[in-house]
Amino acid sequence: MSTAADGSRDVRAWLRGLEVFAGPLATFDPTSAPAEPVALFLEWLTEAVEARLPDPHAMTVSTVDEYGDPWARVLILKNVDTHGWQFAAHAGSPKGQQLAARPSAALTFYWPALGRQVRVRGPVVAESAERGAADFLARSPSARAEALLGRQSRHLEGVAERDRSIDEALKRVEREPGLVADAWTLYTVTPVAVEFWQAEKSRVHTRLSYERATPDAPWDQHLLWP
Ligand SMILES: Cc1cc2nc3c(=O)[nH]c(=O)nc-3n(C[C@H](O)[C@H](O)[C@H](O)COP(=O)(O)O)c2cc1C
Repeated sequence: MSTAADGSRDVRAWLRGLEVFAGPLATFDPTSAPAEPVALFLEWLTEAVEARLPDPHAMTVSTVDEYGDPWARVLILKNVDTHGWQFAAHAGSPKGQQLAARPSAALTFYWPALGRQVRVRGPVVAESAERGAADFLARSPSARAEALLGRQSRHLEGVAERDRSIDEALKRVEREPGLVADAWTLYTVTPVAVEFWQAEKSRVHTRLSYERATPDAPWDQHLLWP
Protein backbone atom coordinates (compact mmCIF):
# COMPACT_ATOMS: atom_id res chain seq x y z
CA MET A 1 0.00 0.00 0.00
CA SER A 2 1.26 3.52 -0.90
CA THR A 3 1.65 6.15 1.84
CA ALA A 4 1.50 9.92 1.32
CA ALA A 5 4.03 12.34 2.92
CA ASP A 6 1.66 12.95 5.90
CA GLY A 7 1.43 9.21 6.59
CA SER A 8 -2.10 8.86 5.19
CA ARG A 9 -2.94 6.28 2.58
CA ASP A 10 -2.06 7.55 -0.91
CA VAL A 11 -4.99 6.15 -2.84
CA ARG A 12 -4.00 7.90 -6.08
CA ALA A 13 -0.52 6.29 -6.09
CA TRP A 14 -1.98 2.93 -5.09
CA LEU A 15 -4.48 3.03 -7.98
CA ARG A 16 -1.81 4.14 -10.44
CA GLY A 17 0.27 1.10 -9.44
CA LEU A 18 -2.49 -1.41 -10.16
CA GLU A 19 -2.14 -3.37 -13.37
CA VAL A 20 -4.77 -3.20 -16.11
CA PHE A 21 -5.02 -5.47 -19.16
CA ALA A 22 -2.80 -8.06 -17.46
CA GLY A 23 -3.80 -10.52 -20.18
CA PRO A 24 -2.96 -12.62 -22.05
CA LEU A 25 -5.41 -10.55 -24.09
CA ALA A 26 -7.54 -11.72 -26.99
CA THR A 27 -6.89 -10.39 -30.47
CA PHE A 28 -9.32 -8.79 -32.91
CA ASP A 29 -9.01 -8.26 -36.65
CA PRO A 30 -11.80 -5.82 -37.61
CA THR A 31 -11.24 -6.46 -41.34
CA SER A 32 -12.74 -9.94 -40.94
CA ALA A 33 -15.69 -8.81 -38.76
CA PRO A 34 -19.17 -9.97 -39.84
CA ALA A 35 -21.60 -7.54 -41.48
CA GLU A 36 -23.88 -7.35 -38.46
CA PRO A 37 -23.04 -7.05 -34.78
CA VAL A 38 -25.01 -9.90 -33.17
CA ALA A 39 -22.78 -12.49 -34.86
CA LEU A 40 -19.63 -10.80 -33.56
CA PHE A 41 -21.16 -10.38 -30.08
CA LEU A 42 -21.93 -14.11 -29.96
CA GLU A 43 -18.34 -14.90 -31.02
CA TRP A 44 -16.96 -12.73 -28.22
CA LEU A 45 -19.44 -14.05 -25.64
CA THR A 46 -18.55 -17.63 -26.63
CA GLU A 47 -14.85 -16.87 -26.17
CA ALA A 48 -15.60 -15.32 -22.74
CA VAL A 49 -17.52 -18.47 -21.73
CA GLU A 50 -14.79 -20.77 -23.07
CA ALA A 51 -12.17 -18.74 -21.17
CA ARG A 52 -14.25 -19.50 -18.03
CA LEU A 53 -14.59 -15.83 -17.11
CA PRO A 54 -16.91 -15.29 -14.16
CA ASP A 55 -20.44 -14.10 -15.01
CA PRO A 56 -19.69 -13.63 -18.73
CA HIS A 57 -23.37 -12.82 -19.35
CA ALA A 58 -23.53 -10.02 -16.76
CA MET A 59 -23.85 -6.51 -18.19
CA THR A 60 -24.27 -2.99 -16.92
CA VAL A 61 -27.67 -1.63 -17.95
CA SER A 62 -27.88 2.17 -18.00
CA THR A 63 -31.11 4.15 -18.09
CA VAL A 64 -32.12 7.72 -17.31
CA ASP A 65 -34.69 8.94 -14.81
CA GLU A 66 -37.31 11.66 -15.21
CA TYR A 67 -34.72 14.37 -14.47
CA GLY A 68 -32.37 13.06 -17.18
CA ASP A 69 -30.01 11.69 -14.51
CA PRO A 70 -28.24 8.44 -15.40
CA TRP A 71 -28.66 5.22 -13.40
CA ALA A 72 -26.72 2.01 -13.98
CA ARG A 73 -26.84 -1.48 -12.54
CA VAL A 74 -25.66 -4.99 -13.44
CA LEU A 75 -28.22 -7.43 -14.86
CA ILE A 76 -28.01 -10.85 -16.47
CA LEU A 77 -28.43 -11.15 -20.24
CA LYS A 78 -31.44 -13.36 -21.00
CA ASN A 79 -31.13 -13.71 -24.76
CA VAL A 80 -29.64 -12.11 -27.84
CA ASP A 81 -30.81 -12.56 -31.41
CA THR A 82 -31.40 -10.47 -34.52
CA HIS A 83 -34.12 -8.53 -32.65
CA GLY A 84 -31.78 -7.44 -29.90
CA TRP A 85 -30.44 -7.98 -26.40
CA GLN A 86 -32.87 -9.04 -23.66
CA PHE A 87 -33.03 -8.67 -19.90
CA ALA A 88 -35.85 -9.15 -17.41
CA ALA A 89 -36.90 -6.95 -14.52
CA HIS A 90 -39.80 -5.94 -12.33
CA ALA A 91 -41.70 -3.09 -14.01
CA GLY A 92 -42.17 -1.45 -10.60
CA SER A 93 -38.43 -1.27 -9.87
CA PRO A 94 -36.59 2.01 -10.54
CA LYS A 95 -35.22 0.64 -13.83
CA GLY A 96 -38.70 -0.53 -14.86
CA GLN A 97 -40.21 2.88 -14.09
CA GLN A 98 -37.38 4.63 -15.91
CA LEU A 99 -37.86 2.42 -18.97
CA ALA A 100 -41.63 3.09 -18.96
CA ALA A 101 -40.98 6.84 -19.02
CA ARG A 102 -37.97 6.77 -21.34
CA PRO A 103 -37.68 3.45 -23.23
CA SER A 104 -34.01 3.64 -24.11
CA ALA A 105 -30.95 1.94 -22.63
CA ALA A 106 -27.22 1.38 -22.94
CA LEU A 107 -25.64 -2.02 -22.16
CA THR A 108 -21.97 -2.48 -21.30
CA PHE A 109 -20.19 -5.84 -21.20
CA TYR A 110 -16.60 -6.11 -19.94
CA TRP A 111 -14.51 -9.26 -20.11
CA PRO A 112 -11.32 -8.17 -18.30
CA ALA A 113 -9.10 -11.19 -18.93
CA LEU A 114 -9.66 -10.82 -22.68
CA GLY A 115 -9.41 -7.02 -22.62
CA ARG A 116 -12.77 -6.69 -24.36
CA GLN A 117 -15.70 -4.34 -23.94
CA VAL A 118 -18.95 -4.27 -25.92
CA ARG A 119 -21.36 -1.35 -25.75
CA VAL A 120 -24.92 -1.53 -27.08
CA ARG A 121 -27.41 1.37 -27.33
CA GLY A 122 -30.97 1.54 -28.55
CA PRO A 123 -34.68 1.86 -27.89
CA VAL A 124 -36.23 -0.62 -25.47
CA VAL A 125 -39.43 -2.58 -26.02
CA ALA A 126 -41.35 -4.33 -23.23
CA GLU A 127 -42.27 -7.79 -24.56
CA SER A 128 -45.73 -9.38 -24.18
CA ALA A 129 -47.09 -10.58 -20.83
CA GLU A 130 -46.79 -14.18 -22.13
CA ARG A 131 -43.06 -13.80 -22.78
CA GLY A 132 -42.59 -12.12 -19.39
CA ALA A 133 -44.47 -14.99 -17.72
CA ALA A 134 -42.32 -17.61 -19.49
CA ASP A 135 -39.17 -15.90 -18.25
CA PHE A 136 -40.61 -15.65 -14.74
CA LEU A 137 -41.53 -19.35 -14.58
CA ALA A 138 -37.99 -20.31 -15.70
CA ARG A 139 -36.54 -18.59 -12.61
CA SER A 140 -35.59 -20.50 -9.46
CA PRO A 141 -38.25 -20.64 -6.71
CA SER A 142 -36.30 -18.17 -4.53
CA ALA A 143 -35.83 -15.76 -7.45
CA ARG A 144 -39.59 -16.00 -8.15
CA ALA A 145 -40.35 -15.34 -4.48
CA GLU A 146 -38.18 -12.25 -4.47
CA ALA A 147 -39.80 -10.92 -7.64
CA LEU A 148 -43.30 -11.61 -6.28
CA LEU A 149 -42.64 -9.17 -3.44
CA GLY A 150 -42.20 -6.39 -5.99
CA ARG A 151 -40.41 -4.09 -3.55
CA GLN A 152 -37.03 -3.95 -5.21
CA SER A 153 -34.88 -0.96 -4.18
CA ARG A 154 -37.40 0.33 -1.60
CA HIS A 155 -36.13 1.07 1.93
CA LEU A 156 -36.10 -1.98 4.22
CA GLU A 157 -36.49 -1.83 8.03
CA GLY A 158 -34.18 -4.78 8.69
CA VAL A 159 -33.07 -8.15 7.39
CA ALA A 160 -35.61 -9.99 9.62
CA GLU A 161 -38.47 -8.25 7.76
CA ARG A 162 -36.88 -9.24 4.43
CA ASP A 163 -36.38 -12.86 5.43
CA ARG A 164 -39.93 -13.19 6.80
CA SER A 165 -41.45 -11.76 3.61
CA ILE A 166 -39.28 -13.94 1.35
CA ASP A 167 -40.20 -16.98 3.40
CA GLU A 168 -43.93 -16.26 2.98
CA ALA A 169 -43.52 -15.62 -0.75
CA LEU A 170 -41.53 -18.85 -1.13
CA LYS A 171 -44.33 -20.85 0.56
CA ARG A 172 -46.76 -19.22 -1.91
CA VAL A 173 -44.55 -20.24 -4.86
CA GLU A 174 -44.50 -23.82 -3.54
CA ARG A 175 -48.32 -23.84 -3.15
CA GLU A 176 -48.96 -22.19 -6.55
CA PRO A 177 -46.14 -23.22 -8.92
CA GLY A 178 -47.85 -21.52 -11.92
CA LEU A 179 -48.05 -18.15 -10.14
CA VAL A 180 -46.55 -15.24 -12.10
CA ALA A 181 -45.70 -11.73 -10.89
CA ASP A 182 -47.76 -9.55 -13.27
CA ALA A 183 -45.14 -6.84 -13.39
CA TRP A 184 -42.29 -9.20 -14.35
CA THR A 185 -41.23 -7.94 -17.77
CA LEU A 186 -38.88 -9.09 -20.50
CA TYR A 187 -37.27 -6.10 -22.19
CA THR A 188 -35.55 -6.06 -25.59
CA VAL A 189 -32.93 -3.45 -26.46
CA THR A 190 -33.16 -2.99 -30.24
CA PRO A 191 -29.63 -1.94 -31.13
CA VAL A 192 -28.87 1.17 -33.18
CA ALA A 193 -25.20 1.32 -32.08
CA VAL A 194 -22.90 -1.53 -31.04
CA GLU A 195 -19.21 -0.97 -30.36
CA PHE A 196 -16.53 -3.65 -29.98
CA TRP A 197 -13.40 -2.56 -28.12
CA GLN A 198 -10.29 -4.70 -27.97
CA ALA A 199 -7.51 -3.68 -25.60
CA GLU A 200 -3.90 -3.91 -26.77
CA LYS A 201 -0.91 -4.04 -24.41
CA SER A 202 0.54 -1.14 -26.41
CA ARG A 203 -2.57 0.91 -25.47
CA VAL A 204 -3.29 1.35 -29.19
CA HIS A 205 -6.71 -0.22 -28.81
CA THR A 206 -8.85 -1.47 -31.69
CA ARG A 207 -12.46 -0.24 -31.89
CA LEU A 208 -15.15 -1.21 -34.37
CA SER A 209 -18.53 0.51 -34.31
CA TYR A 210 -21.73 -0.68 -36.01
CA GLU A 211 -24.31 2.07 -36.43
CA ARG A 212 -27.68 2.42 -38.11
CA ALA A 213 -30.06 5.37 -38.15
CA THR A 214 -33.14 3.33 -37.16
CA PRO A 215 -33.73 -0.28 -36.10
CA ASP A 216 -34.83 -1.08 -39.70
CA ALA A 217 -31.87 0.52 -41.49
CA PRO A 218 -28.81 -1.46 -42.67
CA TRP A 219 -25.68 -1.43 -40.51
CA ASP A 220 -22.70 0.83 -41.24
CA GLN A 221 -19.28 -0.15 -39.87
CA HIS A 222 -16.65 2.36 -38.74
CA LEU A 223 -13.30 2.04 -37.04
CA LEU A 224 -12.98 4.49 -34.12
CA TRP A 225 -9.94 6.29 -32.79
CA PRO A 226 -8.76 4.68 -29.55
C1 LIG B 1 -24.02 -10.12 -11.34
C2 LIG B 1 -25.31 -9.43 -10.99
C3 LIG B 1 -26.49 -9.88 -11.57
C4 LIG B 1 -27.70 -9.24 -11.29
N1 LIG B 1 -28.82 -9.69 -11.94
C5 LIG B 1 -29.99 -9.06 -11.74
C6 LIG B 1 -31.14 -9.42 -12.51
O1 LIG B 1 -31.10 -10.30 -13.42
N2 LIG B 1 -32.32 -8.78 -12.26
C7 LIG B 1 -32.40 -7.77 -11.31
O2 LIG B 1 -33.49 -7.21 -11.14
N3 LIG B 1 -31.32 -7.38 -10.59
C8 LIG B 1 -30.11 -8.00 -10.78
N4 LIG B 1 -29.00 -7.60 -10.07
C9 LIG B 1 -29.15 -6.48 -9.10
C10 LIG B 1 -29.16 -5.15 -9.86
O3 LIG B 1 -27.83 -4.77 -10.19
C11 LIG B 1 -29.83 -3.99 -9.09
O4 LIG B 1 -29.23 -3.86 -7.82
C12 LIG B 1 -31.33 -4.19 -8.90
O5 LIG B 1 -31.94 -4.71 -10.07
C13 LIG B 1 -32.03 -2.87 -8.55
O6 LIG B 1 -31.87 -1.95 -9.62
P1 LIG B 1 -32.77 -0.62 -9.76
O7 LIG B 1 -32.96 -0.07 -8.37
O8 LIG B 1 -31.95 0.31 -10.59
O9 LIG B 1 -34.07 -0.99 -10.41
C14 LIG B 1 -27.76 -8.18 -10.35
C15 LIG B 1 -26.56 -7.73 -9.75
C16 LIG B 1 -25.36 -8.35 -10.07
C17 LIG B 1 -24.09 -7.83 -9.42
